[in-house]
Amino acid sequence: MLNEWLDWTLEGAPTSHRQGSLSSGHYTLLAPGVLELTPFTYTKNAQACVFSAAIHGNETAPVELVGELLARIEANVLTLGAPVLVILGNLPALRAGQRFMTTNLNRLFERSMSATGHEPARARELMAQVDAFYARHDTLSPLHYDLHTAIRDSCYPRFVVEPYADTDTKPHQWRWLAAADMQAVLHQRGPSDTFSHYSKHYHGAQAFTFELGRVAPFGQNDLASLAPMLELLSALASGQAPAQAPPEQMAFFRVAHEIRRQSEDFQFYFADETPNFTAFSPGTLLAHDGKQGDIRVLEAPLHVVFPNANVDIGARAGLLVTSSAAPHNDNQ
Ligand SMILES: O=C(O)CCC(=O)N[C@@H](CCC(=O)O)C(=O)O
Ligand SMILES: [Zn+2]
Repeated sequence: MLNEWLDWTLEGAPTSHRQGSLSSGHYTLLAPGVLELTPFTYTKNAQACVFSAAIHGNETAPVELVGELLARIEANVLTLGAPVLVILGNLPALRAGQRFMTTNLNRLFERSMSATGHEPARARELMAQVDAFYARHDTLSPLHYDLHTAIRDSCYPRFVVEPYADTDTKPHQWRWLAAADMQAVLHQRGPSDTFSHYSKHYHGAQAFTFELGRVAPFGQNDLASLAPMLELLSALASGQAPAQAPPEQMAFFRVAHEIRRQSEDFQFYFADETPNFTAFSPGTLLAHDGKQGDIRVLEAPLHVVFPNANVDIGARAGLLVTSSAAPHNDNQ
């Protein structure tokens, strides 16, 4: 049934089974693309886990990864030990194989957002589902892993973005991420209206945006490289302690500048295929914007992440990031 849920959701087929049993718990379909798994027995390590995928509709590897997790639970290879909210974000875009239909869903997760249309309505629905899920499990620590793939190659193919918020990331998260074979961490230095930022800002969740390789169609993803990530999701769903590895094996970066597109006349001067985290030396001319003029690297080398000239005016067109120290590793 759980695997069929993915197929039905992709096909847009109506489902009559809104609830059902699993060997180690039960499932409830709360809304299109929103599935809650509830264990019969909560372990002492159980956290309230939100795993979201397809917030961008052409990012299929996370959907396949979540499919593997559901298949393990359904086959009783994995015993559910924690509540899990599985979300497939932008369903029309997923069916169309597009990043979004009208606007980028991952810029709309803000409670006072007043925009109208498909993506704003879906953002409101998903915020309400996350609020209700964390309220139902308010004795458990909230956690949200928002799973993506990137538009381009990367010097670090698997990395996480740590959203900015008052809540500190717990040191064990770095050890879990290292064991899940994440290669880099990027700290945001200001609030953003992404889904992971929403859960961290409004709920104090341990939350990250994961970039799990490069965008590819269904069936063409390198799931072998995501096997350690599947182990992390499996450990969390079963309420067991995840594997750990030294955080120092990951590269740490922080955002130095955010490039915003301010006019129609906007272009980058480096090749479209330039991988994420490519370094540019001081003085390099990176971009031109009709309003801001030339955008150059100033005094220190900077790495470019998520460059995208085709964003809405006013939106983020790329991040300029700088190397930073690994967080202090205590044993919490
Ligand atoms: O590859 C790209 O340019 C974009 C990949 C992507 O969708 N990234 C997320 C990052 C969200 C964050 O900053 O936490 C996004 O842009 O929404
Ligand atoms: Zn994405």
